[in-house]
Amino acid sequence: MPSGMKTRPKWTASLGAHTSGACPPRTKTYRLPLAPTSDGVPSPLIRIHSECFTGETVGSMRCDCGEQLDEAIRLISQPIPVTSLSTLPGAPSTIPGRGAVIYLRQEGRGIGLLSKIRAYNLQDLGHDTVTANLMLGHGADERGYEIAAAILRDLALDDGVRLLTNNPDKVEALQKEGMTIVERVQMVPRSWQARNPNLQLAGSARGQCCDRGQGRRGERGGATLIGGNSVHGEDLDKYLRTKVLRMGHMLPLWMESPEQ
Ligand SMILES: Nc1nc2c(ncn2[C@@H]2O[C@H](COP(=O)(O)OP(=O)(O)OP(=O)(O)O)[C@@H](O)[C@H]2O)c(=O)[nH]1
Repeated sequence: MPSGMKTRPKWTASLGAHTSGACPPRTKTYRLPLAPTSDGVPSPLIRIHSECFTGETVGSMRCDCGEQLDEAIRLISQPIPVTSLSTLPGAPSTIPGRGAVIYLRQEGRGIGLLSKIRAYNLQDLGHDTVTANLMLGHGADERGYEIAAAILRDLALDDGVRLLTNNPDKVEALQKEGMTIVERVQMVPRSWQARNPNLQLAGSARGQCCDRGQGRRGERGGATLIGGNSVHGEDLDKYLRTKVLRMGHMLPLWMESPEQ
């Protein structure tokens, strides 16, 4: 149920912050002030993001969580070209980006920060991110998406969204909750984009302006400590590889190809 709505000074991506808790039954729906839908306007772009203190706040190079949050905010705020608007002389050819980041307090894929740090110790001994969780008596991923679905319903965003994710479980869980996902938009890690420019950039699939005009080493603005930069290194590659090979994440493992 919506417990509060704060308006903020104009910021890159947000017209408002909406706080929610899991206290059904919901009594009212807060409709996000999105640009009106018209012909050719893509469905809202949604990122459902789980908390990662290490990746977002202290700039860890072990995972891509920080850059994913920044990238999601950037993509959602990109202006959308709308050809149907530009028939009149002087009419704008774009509308503001439309979408939302739903931030879930599910640190460490739901096992909490302390257990995640213990899992990192096991990863330092050579275990991958899945095995480390299992060795600690946890599931590989203990998250749920009921609250995310409730928030999307509260925001009247359950009826056709584009979801920014590589995670098939997230897609499936939201569909089970009754969400209509019209498109999955993949998020290619920035370091992979930099090393293989042929990989499709996130958000470039349809209806989204994708500025490739970043600075050196893929730098862009951002809200997290990673913000203007990309995560890179052996730890990250191992982590992403495990996500693809053991968790079914839908990312091309380009470095596996013989030409690379
Ligand atoms: N247990 C554990 N959790 C991790 C590790 N690295 C990152 N995380 C957590 O993994 C979660 C990442 O969640 P999301 O950003 O929603 O991403 P995802 O489910 O991997 O899938 P995408 O939507 O494709 O990004 C966060 O809660 C992080 O804290 C790790 O090595 N071990």
